[in-house]
Amino acid sequence: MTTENPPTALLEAEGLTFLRQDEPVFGPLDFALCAGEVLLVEGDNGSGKTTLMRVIVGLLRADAGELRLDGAALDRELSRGRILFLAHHLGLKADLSPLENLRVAVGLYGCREAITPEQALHTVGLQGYEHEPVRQLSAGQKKRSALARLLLVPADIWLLDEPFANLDREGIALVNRLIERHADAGGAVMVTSHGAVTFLHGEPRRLRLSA
Ligand SMILES: Nc1ncnc2c1ncn2[C@@H]1O[C@H](COP(=O)(O)OP(=O)(O)OP(=O)(O)O)[C@@H](O)[C@H]1O
Repeated sequence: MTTENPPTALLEAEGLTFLRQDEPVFGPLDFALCAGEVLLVEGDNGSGKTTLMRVIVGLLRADAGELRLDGAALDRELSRGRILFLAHHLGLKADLSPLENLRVAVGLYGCREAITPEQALHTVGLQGYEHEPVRQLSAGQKKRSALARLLLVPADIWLLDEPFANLDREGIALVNRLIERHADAGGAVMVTSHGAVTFLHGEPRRLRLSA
């Protein structure tokens, strides 16, 4: 008889609840995110998708419940180098170029092997814009500049808040490729989107938040 081990959850939530003025924004929520998985977080405007990601990365504190990383209680120290959050606000310094922004990110969070900031910018289609101040880039180019961090900074769990916003068709395809490659390499992705998400390997799992 062969026994298959169940997939190990990288990230788990149990009874996770967040309140504002004593009213639940979300929860209690239970979910698990395993290596190789993509979890699509769905819900109407204001249903708490961004709030959930901010709680996971420790920018907000949950009112109840638990978050675990590899089975241990999650804190900011533990999430360092493991969880990468691409927020709706991209966290780019407007006066710096895409290349300078990436160098700052690498200085803070480290760099994957066998890739340079220049190569990452090329992959996201920003060749020729490496040295432009970010403030002079279009909205889609800014988004691409932030996406380049995914290629460079080491992390096995990606939290992507509206990664398709402002991107053209080719940019949307690029994000889908990055997500798929990351999952195929054993990473895990939690993604919010109001738009179409198309993965070559079928439907992602879904977590629905209700407003
Ligand atoms: N800084 C804040 N102060 C007070 N309330 C907030 C704050 N940020 C968000 N909220 C409220 O929390 C709720 C959840 O917001 P959140 O941004 O998580 O929703 P969302 O699902 O990401 O929405 P969208 O689809 O519009 O991006 C909303 O009712 C929102 O008004």
